[in-house]
Amino acid sequence: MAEPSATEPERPDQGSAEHAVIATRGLTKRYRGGQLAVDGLDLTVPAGSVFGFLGPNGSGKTTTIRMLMGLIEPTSGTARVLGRPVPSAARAVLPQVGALIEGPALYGFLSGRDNLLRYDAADPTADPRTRRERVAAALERVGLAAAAGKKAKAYSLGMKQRLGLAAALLQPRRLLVLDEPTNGLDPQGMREIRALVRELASDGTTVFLSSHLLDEIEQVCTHAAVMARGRLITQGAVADLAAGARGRLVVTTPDTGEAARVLKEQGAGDVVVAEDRVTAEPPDRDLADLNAALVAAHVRVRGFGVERASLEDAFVALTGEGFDVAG
Ligand SMILES: Nc1ncnc2c1ncn2[C@@H]1O[C@H](COP(=O)(O)OP(=O)(O)OP(=O)(O)O)[C@@H](O)[C@H]1O
Repeated sequence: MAEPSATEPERPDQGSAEHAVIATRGLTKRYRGGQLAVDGLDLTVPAGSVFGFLGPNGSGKTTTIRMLMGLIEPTSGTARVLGRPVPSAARAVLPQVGALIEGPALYGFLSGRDNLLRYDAADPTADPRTRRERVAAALERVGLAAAAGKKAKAYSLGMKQRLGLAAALLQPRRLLVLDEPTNGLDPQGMREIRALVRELASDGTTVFLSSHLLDEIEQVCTHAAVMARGRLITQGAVADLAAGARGRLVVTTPDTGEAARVLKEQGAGDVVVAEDRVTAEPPDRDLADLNAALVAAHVRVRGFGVERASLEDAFVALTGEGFDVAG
């Protein structure tokens, strides 16, 4: 593993990627079988963000993470992690990165604590003198202090996932990379992991997490990138991505038929009536005029407003397809 790489000189990134914790340019992976898993990816993960890497199953998330962690070579393009090229500088970079990829590898017959002691002992950059202390602190951090002496095989899936996170936290990290950290967990386990991720991010650690769950990204992440079929669809602040999709106008009324007629007359598109609600694409004009038109037509309005667009609306608007994935 030569470093610095001859093809990728050591220099700070340019422009908006200057403070990026992860920056890829044209990153591409074609597997030997010919499958193009990642296609020309330009990803910019700002420092301090909780960055959601979102896409349906098979969209290339794990392949990207494996390239970022130096586990597989890209076919073409470049990737920088913490300002250094990977895979060429992976050995220098990775000690500053905590990773939880494809579930933690645990020894079921060892206790949670002993698993972490063993894991830390295998890390040549870890100081053996502080090992016990660091293991205890990591267990405390993920809420496993009380269960530390239990054999790992007796842990629930959520506890195993938390132990994996504890392993990623044995040393101070500038970046945490978590591949589908809530996959397979029940709703309570999901909530616990999400709360933990928020807490980890609150001390300034950048967190990069992949997920196929839109609402998870909306709940936890400040920024997101959306993948579909190996290509980047969009990236940016979650609030901006959702704002890019226009919310729907919602009128609640007992007079739905008349309301629908007035809304169409006023230029609203895609008018849909469901029970006592009429929803529509808002027309490009002052909504106060629309409300006045409804009232003038004697429509009894119980509620009138624009529903906030979700990331799902944004995805559908961007790709023209539903975010339909197997849970
Ligand atoms: N080792 C491999 N050899 C050949 N093709 C692969 C390999 N790994 C993944 N692929 C293919 O590459 C594409 C992207 O897979 P990848 O696992 O990166 O997607 P993903 O978004 O992480 O999905 P998932 O959440 O299901 O893991 C898929 O079509 C997959 O079948």
